[in-house]
Amino acid sequence: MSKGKQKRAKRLGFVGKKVKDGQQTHQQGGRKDPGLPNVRRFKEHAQKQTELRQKRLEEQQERQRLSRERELMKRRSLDSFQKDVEQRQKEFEQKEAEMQKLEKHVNFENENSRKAYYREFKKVIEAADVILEVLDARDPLGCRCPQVEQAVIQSGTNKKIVLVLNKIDLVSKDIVEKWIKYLRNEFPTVAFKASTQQQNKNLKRSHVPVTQATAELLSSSACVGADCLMKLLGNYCRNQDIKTAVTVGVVGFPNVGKSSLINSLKRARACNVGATPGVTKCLQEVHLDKHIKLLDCPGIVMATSTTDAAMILRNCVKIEQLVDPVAPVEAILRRCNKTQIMGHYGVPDFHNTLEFLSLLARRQGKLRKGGLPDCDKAAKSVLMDWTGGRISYFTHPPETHTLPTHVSAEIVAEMGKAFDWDELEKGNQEALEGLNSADVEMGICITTSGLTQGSQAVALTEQEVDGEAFEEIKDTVESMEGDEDPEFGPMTVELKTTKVKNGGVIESAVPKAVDLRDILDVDPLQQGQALLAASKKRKKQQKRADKIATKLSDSLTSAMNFAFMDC
Ligand SMILES: Nc1nc2c(ncn2[C@@H]2O[C@H](COP(=O)(O)OP(=O)(O)OP(=O)(O)O)[C@@H](O)[C@H]2O)c(=O)[nH]1
Repeated sequence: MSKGKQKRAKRLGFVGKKVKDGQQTHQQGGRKDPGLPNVRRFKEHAQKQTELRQKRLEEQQERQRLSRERELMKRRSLDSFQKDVEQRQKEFEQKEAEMQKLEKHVNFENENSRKAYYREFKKVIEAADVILEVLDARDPLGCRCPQVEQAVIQSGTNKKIVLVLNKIDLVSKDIVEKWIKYLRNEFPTVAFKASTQQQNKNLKRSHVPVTQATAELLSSSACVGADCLMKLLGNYCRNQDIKTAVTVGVVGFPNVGKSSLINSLKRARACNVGATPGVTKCLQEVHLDKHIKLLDCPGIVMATSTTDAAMILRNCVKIEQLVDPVAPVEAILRRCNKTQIMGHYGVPDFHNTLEFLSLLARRQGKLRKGGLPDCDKAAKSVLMDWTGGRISYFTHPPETHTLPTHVSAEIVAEMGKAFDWDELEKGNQEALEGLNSADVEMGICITTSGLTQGSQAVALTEQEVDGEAFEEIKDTVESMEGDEDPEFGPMTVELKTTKVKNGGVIESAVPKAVDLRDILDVDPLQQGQALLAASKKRKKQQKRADKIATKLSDSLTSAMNFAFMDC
């Protein structure tokens, strides 16, 4: 390179190349190679370029959006605009109304948690392919949630509703059958009894179908009906040709047994369970297997016409947090026979609820400062008896079926297509066969309607109750005939005083501590509590026996010591 050229190359920063020992080296005007150019500067440059490109893209998208909107506005008529506004207004009003319904009940969970539960419920509805609406077999219509069904129906025909009639162990077989017959006019219905076992793993699941389950099996803590439900879900996957996973949302009123159902299917304590409402607070995912994902949802109450008292009697409210526990007790007294209530609680005759509660409070020693009876505490103890099953109840299905306003015949047909009804019918039949209707709990049964069950209930109690009292019950029932319970419909209330099983009479008002041997005879709802009390009682007995043994051995030792001393 000539000198002039070299100078020019140097000025321009040109790096000369020279091959040396097979390696490529860089030389500039005979000086050492300066290495790679400044990387940071290049990076900054590249970053600036990307940002610029991004900005240009966003600008372009915004321009496109605006032009689309302009185009839409050109095509939009006043009519469609009005329709759109009306639709938005309707949606807003519906949302507001739902929120107001949640706020209506002063006795319920605080407003924020109710709204939070509602949000969780919405999430479950959105995510689920199949919605299991869990109903308490004692009062299926009372704990049905039309808003849930409406929300599912509105989201298109892709989502399906299945009704699960849980707690079938708390009602007789014929009542379960009648309810299944009634409810399947709308949606597929599965009879179920969730496991009430206390352990964390290996929850017992009986493979005996519901119809073949004996009364003993139903009164045990094992789950019944899981096979039928699993078959139904499997069937859905096959019918819909679902190769991947199906999401199943479990929704319903508080305390109906949603979490217990999930635990029973999973056969482990995946979700928290409790006898008080509001145990589940947020959405929880439980994977049954690689094909089925279950979503547990907090219980929500969106009653439309029912009173606070009715919702309390349906165990939707925490008794301890009740602001006014007297009104629901009044509702209970209206449904029970006075003589039997007096006998059950050991109180003299009374004229109104407050008098009854003050008598009861005195009897139970629930007194305020200055010796005044604490009626609120007494009322809460009566409510605990109701929700705990010591005063049990069950409702009867209406004699004729009418579709609710939010469900049409087309929807019923469309929803039903995804399931194998024959298989479901068979599963339910099998599960119900063994439910022994002869093993009826004896007590004071009052049926508030002209249905035949009323007279059956009275006939059963005739042997137990003395003539005069029986006549009074009969009068009460007769006076109630044709007079449906306005909040529950036709309903039977039982005050459990005695229970006849295998010919023998067993005390049924749950004793504080039964023997471990007798746990199976205890009301299933009370079994967990009774088990605890029984094991406490056994420990106490063991302690007492140990104490006596120690005393005996001490006195023997001292007696022997005396004998030695005498020698
Ligand atoms: N006898 C009987 N008791 C049941 C059955 N299923 C659930 N239970 C009991 O009902 C109570 C409520 O059960 P949960 O599973 O906590 O009810 P939940 O619907 O999840 O309640 P929230 O979390 O309040 O919404 C518990 O004491 C259960 O042991 C059943 O089939 N039979």
